Amino acid sequence: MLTWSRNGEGLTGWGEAARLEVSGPDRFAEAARWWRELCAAAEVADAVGASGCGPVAFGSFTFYDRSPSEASVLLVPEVVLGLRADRAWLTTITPAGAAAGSPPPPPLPTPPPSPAAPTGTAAPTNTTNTVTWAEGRVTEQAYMAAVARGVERIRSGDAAKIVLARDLVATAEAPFDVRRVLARLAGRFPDCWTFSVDGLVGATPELLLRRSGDVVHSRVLAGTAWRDTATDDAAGAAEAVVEGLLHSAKDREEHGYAVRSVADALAPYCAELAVPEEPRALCLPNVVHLSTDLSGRLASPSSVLELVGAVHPSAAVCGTPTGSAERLIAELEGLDRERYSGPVGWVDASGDGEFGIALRCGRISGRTARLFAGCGIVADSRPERELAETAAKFAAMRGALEG
Ligand SMILES: C=C(O[C@H]1C=CC=C(C(=O)O)[C@@H]1O)C(=O)O
Repeated sequence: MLTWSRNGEGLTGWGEAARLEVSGPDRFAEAARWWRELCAAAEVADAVGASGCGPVAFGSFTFYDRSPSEASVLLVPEVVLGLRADRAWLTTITPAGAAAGSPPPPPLPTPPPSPAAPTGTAAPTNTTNTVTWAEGRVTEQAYMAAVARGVERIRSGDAAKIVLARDLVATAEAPFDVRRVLARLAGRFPDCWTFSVDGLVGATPELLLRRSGDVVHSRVLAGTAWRDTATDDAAGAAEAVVEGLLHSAKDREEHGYAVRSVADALAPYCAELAVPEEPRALCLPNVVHLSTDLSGRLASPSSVLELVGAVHPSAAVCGTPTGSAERLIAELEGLDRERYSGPVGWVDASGDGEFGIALRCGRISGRTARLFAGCGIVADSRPERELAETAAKFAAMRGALEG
């Protein structure tokens, strides 16, 4: 099942009418070309005529140009259900070469329940699935050692910021039911974009880019705090966490690099670009982030796929300067990031679409899931603190997998 939704609105797709697998530095441009040609050859009857209506492709791109185990994918479903405000629409897409209406679309399951209706009838009611957890390719010790080395390299001037991640592996008694995992994420994280594309499932708080006509938006996050329930005792602790974050020089530095990277990448495409000077706090159930919403008007039409290719990798997941940070991550992290921290979302035939950064997510395959989480590292970062931050970020997916 393919999904991109937030607060009960979004797109859900089933079946596979077409699929592109692509890798390399030109993967976004190749995906944009493939999608443009496919749409140009399609016969479209679109009675609704809004963003996300008509042919739609779901995309999930690797962080690096290439991943040893995963390609970037663009998937065109056979059936798409769209929900926005007071509108709902259903699109059917017949694969090229097949007679219209054949093969028949798959029986339509209940879409992932929105927070308003958290128990979908299609998902089994038995939620018990015992999950055991193991360290991934990057152990806790290895992660702290990588952060310590990253701090040394930053202090010696090799970069200003790098983002280092680690992984965690879940094994369950029975296969994970992706619909249930999505329903839990959507219910618990209404401010996040819940997604499922080719086995990558999560709820990201970070919108890399939305294009709607000539208007673009981006929600940039970097800088994180969380409530340590073991030591923080009373009410007021949550407010103190927010205040502490808003005044933390280290977090504001991390955040500033991320905002600048997106603003600099978007500026050449925009006739107008508004970049707020001060971040605000985005409070989620498990963490609080510094958050800045950018908005702009495009100077000329570019597909969301091309724009996403220009903005990725932002300093929220890579670092500053981009090239040095990417090399340092490859040297220090010891992880194949696969599609974690890459763009994930959808594009329609007009080039409108929404792509988030694949965060707070995991690669689900049968009874196993590999979860990823990372942190921005600057000169003042401390390894134990960053390890604790990854644990706070993992909590979203851990909880959704456990029930
Ligand atoms: C890289 C991740 O988060 C990014 C987004 C928000 C806050 C971040 C931070 O404070 O380090 C990261 O830049 C992740 O969740 O794996």
